Amino acid sequence: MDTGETHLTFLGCGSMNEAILSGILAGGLPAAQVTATVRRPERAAELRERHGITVLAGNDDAEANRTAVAGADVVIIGVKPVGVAALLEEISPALPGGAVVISVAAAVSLEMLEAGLPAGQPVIRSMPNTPSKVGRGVVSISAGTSATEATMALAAELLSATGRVVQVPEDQVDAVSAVSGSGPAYAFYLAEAMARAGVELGLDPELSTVLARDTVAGAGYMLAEPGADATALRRGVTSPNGTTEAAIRTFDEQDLPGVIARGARAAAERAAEITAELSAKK
Ligand SMILES: NC(=O)C1=CN([C@@H]2O[C@H](COP(=O)(O)OP(=O)(O)OC[C@H]3O[C@@H](n4cnc5c(N)ncnc54)[C@H](O)[C@@H]3O)[C@@H](O)[C@H]2O)C=CC1
Ligand SMILES: O=C(O)[C@@H]1CCC=N1
Repeated sequence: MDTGETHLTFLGCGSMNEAILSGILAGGLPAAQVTATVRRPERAAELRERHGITVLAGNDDAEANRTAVAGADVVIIGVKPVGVAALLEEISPALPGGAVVISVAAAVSLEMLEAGLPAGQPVIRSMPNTPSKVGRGVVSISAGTSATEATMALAAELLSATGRVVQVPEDQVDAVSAVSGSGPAYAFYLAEAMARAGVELGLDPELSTVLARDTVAGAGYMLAEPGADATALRRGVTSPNGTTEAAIRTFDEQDLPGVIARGARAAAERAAEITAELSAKK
């Protein structure tokens, strides 16, 4: 599948869609083939300046969104879950029949997406993460009823510029979201906590922040090497009866793995709750 001629439109371009956009442009898709819509003119100017793409903004979002989808082959929806239904209604009259609609919105089901679009529109539900910005994302894709193998191949090829692409059944998306969608925040949270721990141990706050940040980033680099295994890498740091062992023993005694599992469960449950809230609104 050749994505060379693909015209791509981002509807809503905040933190997640800009990360995807950055990855895809770095992967070589010409900026001239990319359009985005945003609400605020200042944000539009910032995106034009940073990426050289066409950005439509204005008080009348509906018009901007309809104009932006008119010539699109692929449309990536990146507004908050609560805004998706209204957006679908706005764009439906202007959407080319063959355009592939990819939604990255958490908790918005394929059923909801398909119900808001013309019958037969190829639709994909996706769960990306922000490391897409540097080509190190993980993104899941799940096929709607009219998404063919060719549709999925096109989406996979486009998104592969942002990192790893995995195809999952839709009933796993909330779990994917709890691990990799939200996961970068867990890693940043770890870096924040490590920095605070260093300060408690007497380090200068600036130094402690640098140590924590570079350590989490360095560990991430090691994990990104082919065949890397987190357990083996951890063991490589943990000398028998040494300092790391003392730390890990404390983490285990405090059931840190259980805390992380409960956090991930809360994320997945919140996704299901949002899905129910959105369905109740219809
Ligand atoms: N931030 C993340 O790490 C991830 C976010 N997501 C999903 O991505 C979506 C966006 O999240 P964020 O980027 O974090 O939010 P955000 O608030 O940074 O971005 C949303 C953008 O859409 C714009 N917008 C809203 N309604 C619009 C409309 N009708 N027309 C044009 N633009 C409109 C907003 O002005 C804003 O710039 C959400 O549905 C979220 O569930 C999914 C995976 C990870
Ligand atoms: O926090 C959220 O709802 C979104 C979905 C996954 C990451 N961010």
